[in-house]
Amino acid sequence: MDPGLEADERPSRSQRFLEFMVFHFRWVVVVPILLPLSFLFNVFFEIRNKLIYWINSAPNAHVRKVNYIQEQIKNWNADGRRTKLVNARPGWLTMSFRYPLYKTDATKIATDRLFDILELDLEKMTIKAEPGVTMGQISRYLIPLGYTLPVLPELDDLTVGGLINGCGVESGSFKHGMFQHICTQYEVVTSDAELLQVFPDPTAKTKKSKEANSLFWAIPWSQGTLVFLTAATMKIIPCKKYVKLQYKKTNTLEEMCDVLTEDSKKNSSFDDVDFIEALLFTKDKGCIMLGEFSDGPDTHKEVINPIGRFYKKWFYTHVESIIDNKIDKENPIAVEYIPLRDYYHRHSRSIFWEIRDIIPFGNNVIFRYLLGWLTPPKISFLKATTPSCLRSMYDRSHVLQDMLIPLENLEKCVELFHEEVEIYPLWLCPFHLKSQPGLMKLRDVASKMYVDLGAYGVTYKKGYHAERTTRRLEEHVRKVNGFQMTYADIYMTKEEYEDMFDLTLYEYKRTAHHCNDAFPHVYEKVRRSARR
Ligand SMILES: Cc1cc2nc3c(=O)[nH]c(=O)nc-3n(C[C@H](O)[C@H](O)[C@H](O)COP(=O)(O)OP(=O)(O)OC[C@H]3O[C@@H](n4cnc5c(N)ncnc54)[C@H](O)[C@@H]3O)c2cc1C
Ligand SMILES: NC(=O)C1=CN([C@@H]2O[C@H](COP(=O)(O)OP(=O)(O)OC[C@H]3O[C@@H](n4cnc5c(N)ncnc54)[C@H](OP(=O)(O)O)[C@@H]3O)[C@@H](O)[C@H]2O)C=CC1
Ligand SMILES: CC(C)=CCC[C@@H](C)[C@H]1CC[C@@]2(C)C3=C(CC[C@]12C)[C@@]1(C)CC[C@H](O)C(C)(C)[C@@H]1CC3
Repeated sequence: MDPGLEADERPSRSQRFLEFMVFHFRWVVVVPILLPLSFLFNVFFEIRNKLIYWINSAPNAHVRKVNYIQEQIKNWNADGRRTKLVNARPGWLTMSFRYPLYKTDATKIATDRLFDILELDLEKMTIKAEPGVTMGQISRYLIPLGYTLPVLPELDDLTVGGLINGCGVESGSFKHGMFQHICTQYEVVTSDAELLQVFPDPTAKTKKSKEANSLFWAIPWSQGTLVFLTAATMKIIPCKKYVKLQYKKTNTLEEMCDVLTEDSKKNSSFDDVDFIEALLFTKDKGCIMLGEFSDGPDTHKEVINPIGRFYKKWFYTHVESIIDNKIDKENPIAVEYIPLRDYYHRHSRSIFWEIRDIIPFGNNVIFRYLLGWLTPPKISFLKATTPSCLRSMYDRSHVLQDMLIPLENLEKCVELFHEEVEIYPLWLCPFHLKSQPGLMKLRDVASKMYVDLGAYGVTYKKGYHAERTTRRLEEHVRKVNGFQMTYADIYMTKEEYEDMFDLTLYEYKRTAHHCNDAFPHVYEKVRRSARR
């Protein structure tokens, strides 16, 4: 690892003053410029998608776009495979804080032109989409038809390709697993320019027949270092118009861990709960939310709350006000009916809780009624306009980490996060992990309930140091057989990374599909020093 990625010296007074001003007055650029631009971009893209859908041009265009990708790779082969291959998607568009450095001298393959939904198959109950299709696009297309993805991560701009080659979880994951687990087939192009369809074959018995499709298991988490994904087929399930959401308050960390464990395990095999997530507002004060698909309220007393409307409060502040004001000993559970799409994208408008630093008055009722309809700003536009002084401030004091750990270790891990970074709210999202071949293979059991512990925000903790603190967190996560999400800063050494992820199948497939001289190694893409 490169030493001194995050320098130890304190910034000068003038630098701190500049950072303070830019941090507190970022809204001066965001509100009058980025909000209208984001709004216009969204309207334009929505109209474009509707047109493509009406004229049904996506499947034909797909063939042309994949041919072009194969053509690019053939040329690169003919040229002697002299550079490494990466996706052309520019760094400012991706859902992470960092810009990739490994793309600078690499050959960029045009997977970024693939952003259309290709096919809905109601017999097989699947949807086929290009890798650049976003979660916002899928929910807008599927929900009005009465279907949804079993796992539909919250932020509108997350892409199918990123969630497969990286990873994805959300509140349906306690039942359906991660995003990779809802995929049934990948269409990929190899470094030899071959177009392959890869899928698991439950009937495969012989080594040869298993071998034919074992690439399927190696792709998730591989960060585009085995093949280029050109389409993915995902399972869909029927859905209803609303989510009946129950809010339960927890008063101690122990209670949170016990109830979350009980709820996740009890409900993972039953149909009456479809979503589980929890938020911790302090180490002890938390809220567990259990959701269920619903046709609407059963009684007049129950309320519909369209939390996605522009004038509504940011979701996490709404949750806190519910547990503070509506829950007591007599009413231990509060219930609301939320329109399904509003529920899925509940954290989009407030970018989880990151927006509070960017538009500090964004949750004020006057702002919401006047300009709320323009929010949220597009994350990619924010990223492209983040000045360097703000980036160095984020480097020193802003934590963006998701640690995936066995649910039984949650209490210890929250305590460690409290000691090391003390950022609230903390996001807790249980997910069911089946041991399958590949990078995320479990060592000790066939399946286990895990939980994603997400910390996003500024830390004021004395002694916080991005590299040293993260390394301590990473060490703990490795010890409990956990995984670190790869969009975040990873400070592990290669040996430590190999200890966390099972690279056996991955390395085998790299050799079998001639990847070693074609793609960077996955570690070369995820380590902190590979990103700016
Ligand atoms: C020197 C060396 C040689 C290797 N040779 C091979 C080899 O010849 N073939 C090979 O596949 N791996 C090979 N590997 C990879 C390695 O053996 C396994 O991928 C790794 O041990 C994972 O095993 P597993 O128990 O997770 O998979 P297992 O469940 O034992 O499965 C073995 C293989 O079949 C695939 N598989 C499992 N279930 C299905 C299914 N339903 N449909 C389709 N495929 C499925 C897996 O991806 C895996 O590749 C080799 C590794 C090394 C280091
Ligand atoms: N709820 C959740 O689960 C959330 C998840 N995230 C994280 O955000 C990331 C997704 O962001 P997004 O902007 O969509 O994706 P990115 O552009 O960040 O891509 C993520 C990785 O996937 C690779 N990749 C993307 N498309 C393809 C493709 N067609 N073929 C091969 N490889 C590909 C990229 O390769 P390359 O480096 O060459 O571009 C990159 O390494 C994931 O890593 C996810 O874990 C973030 C927020 C929430
Ligand atoms: C598993 C789950 C739910 C992960 C959620 C991760 C999000 C909270 C992350 C992903 C991308 C992310 C790091 C980002 C940012 C905040 C946290 C985000 C949204 C922001 C918007 C913070 C402000 C920054 O100036 C900048 C605009 C660069 C980034 C962009 C990416």
